Amino acid sequence: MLRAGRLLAVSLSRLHASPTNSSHSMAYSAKIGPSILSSDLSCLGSECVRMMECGADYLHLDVMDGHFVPNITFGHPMVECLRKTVGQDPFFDMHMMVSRPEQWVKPMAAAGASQYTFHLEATTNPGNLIKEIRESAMKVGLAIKPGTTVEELAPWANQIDMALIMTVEPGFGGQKFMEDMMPKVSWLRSQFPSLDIEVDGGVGPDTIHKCAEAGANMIVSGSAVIGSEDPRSVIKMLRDAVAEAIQKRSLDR
Ligand SMILES: O=C(CO)[C@H](O)[C@H](O)COP(=O)(O)O
Repeated sequence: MLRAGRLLAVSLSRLHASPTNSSHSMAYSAKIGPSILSSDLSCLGSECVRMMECGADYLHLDVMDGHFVPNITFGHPMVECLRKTVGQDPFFDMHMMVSRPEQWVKPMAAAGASQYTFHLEATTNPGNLIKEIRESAMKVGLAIKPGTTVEELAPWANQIDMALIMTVEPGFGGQKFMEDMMPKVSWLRSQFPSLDIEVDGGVGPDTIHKCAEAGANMIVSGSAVIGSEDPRSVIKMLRDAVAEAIQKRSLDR
């Protein structure tokens, strides 16, 4: 009973927790989440700790099932181990590149996920899935692949915490950034001014300004951060670029 109470308290605290941030000028703020896909997967726990120590606002954890995408990574047992290693504080943004996202909601919540980001292309009933995720005390993220229009995501935007605009075909790290996805971000920002908008794929110091100007505020970066000799500086550079764009947008309003 005591354990059940503690689990509920932890779950509720995660529901209300957000990735840490430093800007309060708008409803949304700049947050950088390294994608650990590019790290040495045999040292995932220490890599997650290292990223948080380097100033990451949250951790973006890529779950791939070898079916929705042509690659396999890990599932909820690994997330449970990572949660024990990094402690309760870090925000785990689970990017569920899986064919049956309904199947993993409860296991991921029990393992310590903070946000469950599923793909619109992977479900026929987004509304029901959003409800299940909320009932499991996680935040809700909704992702679209490059071939999916932002208008298809829009009907759900008021029910979610975060929209993820993929800037590569999901499946692998280290791909080229698709700049032609930026109109999706700009349109979403214009329609949903306080929504968290995340970009993922090929984002680093060379491409961050496009994302920031378009209105993205949650930045996933894998190879550019993890492959860098100085991840702390890269994380700071990315966050500063986004914070500056947010400030500029608030002055222009
Ligand atoms: O979801 C992903 C791939 O499906 C990864 O998060 C993404 O590609 C990040 O890696 P990089 O920054 O190296 O492109």
